[in-house]
This record gives sequence, C-alpha cells and structure tokens, in this order.
Amino acid sequence: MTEVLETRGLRKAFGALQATDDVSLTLRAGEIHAIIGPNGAGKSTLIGQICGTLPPDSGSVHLNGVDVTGLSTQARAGRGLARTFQISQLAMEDTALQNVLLGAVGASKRAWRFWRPALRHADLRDRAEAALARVGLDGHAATVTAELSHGQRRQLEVAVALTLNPQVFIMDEPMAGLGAEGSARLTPLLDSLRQEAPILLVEHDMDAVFALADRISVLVYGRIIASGTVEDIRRDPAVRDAYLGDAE
Ligand SMILES: Nc1ncnc2c1ncn2[C@@H]1O[C@H](COP(=O)(O)OP(=O)(O)OP(=O)(O)O)[C@@H](O)[C@H]1O
Repeated sequence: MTEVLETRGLRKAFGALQATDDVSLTLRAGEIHAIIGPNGAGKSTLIGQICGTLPPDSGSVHLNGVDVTGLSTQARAGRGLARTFQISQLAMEDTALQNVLLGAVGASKRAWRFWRPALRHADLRDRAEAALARVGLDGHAATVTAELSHGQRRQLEVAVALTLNPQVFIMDEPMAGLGAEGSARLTPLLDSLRQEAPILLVEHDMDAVFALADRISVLVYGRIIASGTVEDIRRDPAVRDAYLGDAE
C-alpha cells in the first residue's frame, strides 16, 4: 500500500510539558488509522502539527511523499489535507448548501458576501449538491444549518471536506456528542469514505474505533506506546493498563 501521509519524529513542548514526543506514523491509501489515548495524551497537538496550526519543535510531515512541514494550513488544505473539527466550523445561519459552497470556493466565512454569486455558478453548485448527496443530506440543501441535528452537522462537515478534493481526511473526534445512535449512523459513512481518501481518525468512541480502524496507534504522554490491528491493540497488556481498562 502507498503511504499518503507520514509524520517523522514530531515533537512539541509547551514549557516543560512534552505534548508530542517523537511521533512517527503513516497513513496508507484506502485505510482508516485511528489515534486513541487518554485526555491530554497529545492527540490535538499532533493534529495541529499535521495540519499546520502548530509548528513542530522538530520532525516533519509528508503528504504524498512531499515534505509539507514548512507550508501554511491553507497550502496544506490546497494539497488535499481535509480536516474536520472537534468544534464545528460551520456557519449556523447559512443553509447546508451555502456551507458546502463555501468549501467549494475555498473561501473564508467572512468572505461569504463576496462569494454569494457562487450560488448561481452551475458547476460549483453541482459539486456542492453532489457532496451533500454523498453524505446523505440531499434533502437538506435549503435547511438552515442551525436546524440540522448534531449528527447531520457532522455529515455536513464531511460534505464540506469532500469539496476540497481530499487526499487525506483528518478527523478530530467526529463522534463527540452524537450518542450511541448518532455514532452508529455516522459509522457507515466514514467506513465508505476511505475509498475516496484515507482517514486519520482521532476518536474516544471505542465502538466506532473498533468498527472502523484498519490500524490503531495508542498515544500516551505524547508517545506512541503501541500500534497495530484492532485485535493487536485489544490484546496488548500495556494498552489495557494505560487506556482501555474495561472498555470491552
Ligand atoms: N497551547 C498550549 N499551551 C500549553 N499547554 C498545552 C497547549 N495545548 C495543549 N497543551 C497541553 O499539552 C498536553 C496535550 O494536550 P492535547 O490537547 O494535545 O491532548 P489530547 O490528547 O488532544 O486531549 P483530549 O483527548 O482531552 O482532547 C496537555 O497536557 C495539554 O494541557
């Protein structure tokens, strides 16, 4: 399998605290690689370093074999690094279609007025509508985002990410706040998305992780303490001690 994303020796300290400590991992074409670990383990710091919001103290990030460590967040997004956020970045007062169009034109929300004519642009509109259909929201194009359920907003975030022509999805706790039912509904969508682009999935919901992951890496105190298949990780005594406890 081809490695689409790779981190080599990423480190980041906040004062005396080593938030990520020599993190090297890969994401291969077609796979879902889950990163799990207790609160404060360094998962968000790792995502920030991969996406370009946090410059690493050392180490590098490679996308399709190209070193992107020096590139801005926008430049990485332009190369297909599509991130979905723990806290929604959607414009609540806009419709589902408008939010996806914003992604399609690559505009910031503040520039929306400027991009409003995009609504009349047939090809952009087609792309946005196709993305909505892909995530199962085709009946909700005209729904104001604030009126969508929490789970539907997560689907909408995926639709926005799809318009970036993603090479890689970076997903930061997509199941957070969804409850068991919402999580069960989002799981098959993520499962099928790996065909479009591999997913680096940071997630606390172990049912979702065990259902979706081809590989799991366990981060504790900024270090990867174990990496392997779902079965490897479930069986690993160090992981059970450090994190899983009685999750099964
Ligand atoms: N900007 C910052 N300044 C100082 N310390 C920080 C900063 N960001 C994160 N930390 C610390 O770095 C450590 C790793 O935090 P991080 O948010 O990456 O963990 P996490 O695994 O994402 O946690 P959670 O599962 O709770 O989201 C924590 O101890 C946190 O308090």
